[in-house]
Amino acid sequence: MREKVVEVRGLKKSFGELDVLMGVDLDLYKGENVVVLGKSGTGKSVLIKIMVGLLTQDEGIMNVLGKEVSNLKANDLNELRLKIGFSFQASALYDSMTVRENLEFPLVRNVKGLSRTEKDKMVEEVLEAVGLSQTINQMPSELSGGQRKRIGIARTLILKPEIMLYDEPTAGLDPITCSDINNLINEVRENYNTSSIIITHDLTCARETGDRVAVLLDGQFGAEGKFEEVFKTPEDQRVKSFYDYNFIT
Ligand SMILES: Nc1ncnc2c1ncn2[C@@H]1O[C@H](COP(=O)(O)OP(=O)(O)OP(=O)(O)O)[C@@H](O)[C@H]1O
Repeated sequence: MREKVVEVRGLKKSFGELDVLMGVDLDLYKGENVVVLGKSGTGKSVLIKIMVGLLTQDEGIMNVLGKEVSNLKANDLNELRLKIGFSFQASALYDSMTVRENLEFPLVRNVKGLSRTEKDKMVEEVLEAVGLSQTINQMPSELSGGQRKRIGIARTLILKPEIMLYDEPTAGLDPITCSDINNLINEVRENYNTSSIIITHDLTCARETGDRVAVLLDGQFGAEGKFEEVFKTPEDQRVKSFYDYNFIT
């Protein structure tokens, strides 16, 4: 039987009067890429924030790698977070640090007792994985948007996460660079044996990277399945309009 790494059941979250998640169910299996699609403000980021314990649900289950996140004490939550690579929307590199220093940063913070040689080896390995070995001594300001995204992904990979969360990985990139990032997401899955949740509005990204896609509509997943199944003849008008209003290359 396939191993489940994330199980979400009946998840609800409101902010005051605003009901954002209203009974969300989702499974992520080992080695799988699941894409979460949805209009702006539908609660995609809230969902992954609950997954990493940055927010707590009002009701329901958020089980990650066999643990209910909302029950974890600070130490256990930190341990869980180390197994989750969270690639933020803005890739958030430190501008005053070189690429090497940016990549070393998670190691310095989280792994004790590594020698200089070990750190160098780990940095070189992730840089090679994202195809940017030559940038090791550059500053983030000298890199293109696509390169910065790749370095952001490398920085999450350095701790060898079991789960990758990609928040809008292709936002603000031209179509060719988007396609490179989509390929990288698939390569990361192959080479690092990760399971991934990819949050995006980008239907090309969803089609290229998703084993399954799930469309968040009015607080619940309104459609879920393989990309073609979900979008070929959508019964739900909201799914159809999401497709019609999003450009696909
Ligand atoms: N900490 C918070 N306090 C109050 N409201 C919040 C908080 N976090 C999110 N929200 C609200 O929840 C809703 C969903 O936000 P969220 O960031 O998850 O949307 P999203 O689907 O990720 O959108 P986008 O695609 O634009 O990133 C929004 O209306 C947002 O204002």
